[in-house]
Amino acid sequence: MRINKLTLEGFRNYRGQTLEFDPACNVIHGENAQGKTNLLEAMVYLSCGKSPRTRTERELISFDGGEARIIGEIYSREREFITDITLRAGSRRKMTVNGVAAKNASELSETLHTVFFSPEDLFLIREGAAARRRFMDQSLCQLRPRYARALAEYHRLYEHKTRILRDREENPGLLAMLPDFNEGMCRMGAILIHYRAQYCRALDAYAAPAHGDCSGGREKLKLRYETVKTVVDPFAKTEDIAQNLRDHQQSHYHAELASGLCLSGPHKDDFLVEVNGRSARQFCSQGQVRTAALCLKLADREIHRSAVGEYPVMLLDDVLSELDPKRQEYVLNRISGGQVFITCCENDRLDRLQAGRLFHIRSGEVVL
Ligand SMILES: Nc1ncnc2c1ncn2[C@@H]1O[C@H](COP(=O)(O)OP(=O)(O)OP(=O)(O)O)[C@@H](O)[C@H]1O
Repeated sequence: MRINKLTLEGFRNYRGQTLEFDPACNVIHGENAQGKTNLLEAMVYLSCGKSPRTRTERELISFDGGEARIIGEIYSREREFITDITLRAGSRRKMTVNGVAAKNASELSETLHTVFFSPEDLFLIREGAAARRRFMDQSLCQLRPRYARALAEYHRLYEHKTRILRDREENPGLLAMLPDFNEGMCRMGAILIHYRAQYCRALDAYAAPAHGDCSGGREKLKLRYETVKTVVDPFAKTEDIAQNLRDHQQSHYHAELASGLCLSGPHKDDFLVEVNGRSARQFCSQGQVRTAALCLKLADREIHRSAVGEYPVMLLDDVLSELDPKRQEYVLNRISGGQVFITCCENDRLDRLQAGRLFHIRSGEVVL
């Protein structure tokens, strides 16, 4: 899939601009605060009706206007689509695909998928497990509706169980409900573990060669899924995993009552990222962290392609800084197979670009 053309009107600092893109590589460069990330943000919005930067639609509408419009001409599933989104201050947004009203944002995803890398994604390597769980969940929810349902149900049960554990001293009768919530969490948790184990295996299989290539063969990336200790085989049948989770629940029963916290379950899952056998979180340099985070996103893109049959559009925001010339060359020229957008500040690196289109952005406009 690809975005052939994008029109922005009154979107952030874009008054009115139409851009036509290369089917493979597009590099957007300019000084700080000119609108490079805004452009990628509009593309993410076209694909899922959400901004990766804000939950407030008003922020997307130009400071001095009351309406923003994003129109994308998209090629996917061997067809042309026009997605047209209008955001209005103080009223509901309007979204159409080929002139037909889209009832919700998920209809936009049927036409366009994007994988977005931003500097915040360095948290994937640097921060605690929550960032990596969010990454797995976001990707799996898009790809597997059964996973999305199980995750929503697991969260619901988790919230209830947390309230039971918290309020049980004032209201001891609540404890009678605990076994039902525990059982539900084991069954839903087993589904989450089943999908996450497979996702991490695929992530590792795709990310490791990308990392090897990008680092010129000097570094070896390894990803390892980590879940509840009693789960001996996360690839086993979900009934077996659920039994392993029950065992863990039981052994933590008293500790959960004493602490008032849910201590057992895949809400604490993680995947370890190692480079050359050492924890990336603790030992990687800035450039290595950026390379590892980028390769996770590239692997996610491959997983989407094998599930959907087409590459999603890859959006790389400010990925080149802190990379050495060889790694920059990899990003600019060797991410093959789908459409890629890369933003960067300095244009001196761009002599390494072998093919594709360059866009110079200044104050929300393309300048020649
Ligand atoms: N709603 C809005 N209306 C008008 N301008 C806006 C709006 N929201 C943000 N801006 C402006 O957009 C600019 C930031 O654009 P963007 O984040 O795309 O920068 P960038 O080119 O990616 O910069 P950097 O290289 O620093 O990351 C800022 O000048 C900001 O004031």
